[in-house]
Amino acid sequence: MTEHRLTPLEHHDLELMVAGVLPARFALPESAGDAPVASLRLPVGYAGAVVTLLDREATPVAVVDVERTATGDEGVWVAGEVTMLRPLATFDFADLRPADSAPVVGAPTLLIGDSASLPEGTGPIVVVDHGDPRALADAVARVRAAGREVRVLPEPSFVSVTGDDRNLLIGRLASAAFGELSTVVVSEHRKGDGLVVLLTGLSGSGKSTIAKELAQLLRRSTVQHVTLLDGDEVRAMLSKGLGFTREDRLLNVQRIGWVAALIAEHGGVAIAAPIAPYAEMRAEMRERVEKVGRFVLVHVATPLEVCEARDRKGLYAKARAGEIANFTGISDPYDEPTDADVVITEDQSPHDAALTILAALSVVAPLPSASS
Ligand SMILES: Nc1ncnc2c1ncn2[C@@H]1O[C@H](COP(=O)(O)OS(=O)(=O)O)[C@@H](OP(=O)(O)O)[C@H]1O
Ligand SMILES: Nc1ncnc2c1ncn2[C@@H]1O[C@H](COP(=O)(O)OP(=O)(O)O)[C@@H](O)[C@H]1O
Repeated sequence: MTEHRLTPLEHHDLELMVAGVLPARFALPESAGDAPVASLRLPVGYAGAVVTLLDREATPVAVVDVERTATGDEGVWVAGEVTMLRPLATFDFADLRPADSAPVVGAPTLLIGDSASLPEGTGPIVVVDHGDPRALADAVARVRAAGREVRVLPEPSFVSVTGDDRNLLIGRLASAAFGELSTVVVSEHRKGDGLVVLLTGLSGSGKSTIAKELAQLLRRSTVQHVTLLDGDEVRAMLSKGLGFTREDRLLNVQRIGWVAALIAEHGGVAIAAPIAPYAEMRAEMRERVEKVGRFVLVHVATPLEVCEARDRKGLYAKARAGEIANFTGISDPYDEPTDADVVITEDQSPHDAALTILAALSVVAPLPSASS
């Protein structure tokens, strides 16, 4: 028996099936035809006649009796009937969602994306749950504040459908759930207020000291939760066992980026201060974070001679003596950033450096202030 942990949008597919908005089966994408039918793609290697679907808490919620499969580069599509095993765990705004909401009066307007301004009129508005609870709560609050009726449509996964086709499908589901729509308004998906600050620089450049100062200043100036991903803690916990080869460093910084992006996705501020010596790993982190929030790269540009003169941990001396291999700046490369949002020079005290970063943030990534 094969088990599959549902993503938030796949969980929405089941919710739509329970509500009768989608048929209770998965179809292969190419044979789905015109009527909206959910598709399910599992990682390569999945096989078996029955797939058990697990929710976020790993509780089995449904089974798929697999009738057909199609294997592609990115995974295995499975088609078959879906049987629910138990009610799905409670969703946010349960009374506004297709299975349980009261019928709407009048033709609703569907809002895809999360535009700051509502469409004109007085009619009901259907907002889409994109899987981000905070964004959904904001969208519902905005509609209610305008005195309009609101309903929530869970966004289906429809992995293989993108762009206008996807919006068309979502529109059809909204009509099936809440009645014929009067309009569909599509706006850019607005990213949240989450932020990641990555301080990069040589060992001994001052990254950790400045990161701590910055965390303190930010905690006083924003209502957002501020998390400092301390370098030593990361190496002791998240990246325990990793060394300093190229592969290990890539994995280390990838893990930091993954955690930091999660924090940003949930509206928090993450500050991380690994050496992050390769341009490629910093670019990957920026790309990952910018899908969900803002990213600010700070180069702590203390020159090698200064770091080496500080040599608080005696590591440079050991690296020069050949006792430590692959030491950044000595026997391993440090790619000077060409895309830093802020550059800190060695003549700045840690406090001044933190103030410089704070000032830059107020321009490139303003945060909700503690007083507002
Ligand atoms: N070979 C080698 N090269 C560089 N640094 C080394 C090495 N071996 C151990 N150390 C110590 O580990 C700290 C750097 O770890 P990071 O996680 O920041 O590095 S990386 O981003 O994965 O490249 C770094 O700490 P900081 O001085 O705080 O930067 C060093 O003390
Ligand atoms: N702006 C600065 N001026 C002088 N010394 C500093 C400055 N920033 C950090 N230091 C000192 O340099 C040493 C290394 O700083 P640290 O923050 O641990 O660097 P990193 O995290 O980049 O390895 C510490 O002893 C720290 O007190």
